Amino acid sequence: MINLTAIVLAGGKSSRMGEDKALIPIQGIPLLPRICNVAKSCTDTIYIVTPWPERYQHLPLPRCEFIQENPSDTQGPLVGFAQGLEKVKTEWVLLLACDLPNLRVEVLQDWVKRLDSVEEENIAYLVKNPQGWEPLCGFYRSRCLPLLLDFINQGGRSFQKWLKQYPVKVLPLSEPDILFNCNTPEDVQQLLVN
Ligand SMILES: Nc1nc2c(ncn2[C@@H]2O[C@H](COP(=O)(O)OP(=O)(O)OP(=O)(O)O)[C@@H](O)[C@H]2O)c(=O)[nH]1
Ligand SMILES: [Mg+2]
Repeated sequence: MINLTAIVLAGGKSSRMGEDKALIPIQGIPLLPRICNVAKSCTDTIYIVTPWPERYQHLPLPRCEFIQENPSDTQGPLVGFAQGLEKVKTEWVLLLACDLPNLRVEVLQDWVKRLDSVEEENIAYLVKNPQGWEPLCGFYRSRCLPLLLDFINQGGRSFQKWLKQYPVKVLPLSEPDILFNCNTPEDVQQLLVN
């Protein structure tokens, strides 16, 4: 296996969903174990960053280790990522949101094969869309941690603003559907219909 660790973020407020997204079943499997199962195909080490690990204790999450954030002081995905990154010992990190029901093993494995071609100067390898980078389904070099901590310590909380400062390589995406983001009850409904 390539030198890669996965970090899965499961600490959002799910305010649009109205209930914890990580626990919503899609075809019988809740979103959190679904995404961890896909990540498992390319790494032996998966960190789940969350303020409430007890909520997920009953789920089948092999090879996953919880990293607990302070429940009374969550500060969004960028800070959650930094907390996970502090534990990482591999050269590359795959960062994943928990709400990506369409990400497939074959796609992920194809991306991982391409990591060797990412020039050294790039701190990340991410899909780009017209609005900016897709920060929560892509790869980062673990050496970006000090850059990330500097940005956070200066009050930064935006992935887009942080990434603007550094070279990032574009990860090609053949089917945009892969990154479908399940944020609302309507999104869940749409998955059931299709
Ligand atoms: N660990 C951690 N994960 C977070 C935090 N904020 C968001 N996330 C995760 O980041 C991913 C993308 O977040 P969103 O889709 O915006 O989810 P959300 O914030 O739960 O949802 P809304 O409240 O509806 O915006 C999801 O996997 C969230 O669980 C945080 O403070 N800590
Ligand atoms: Mg989302």
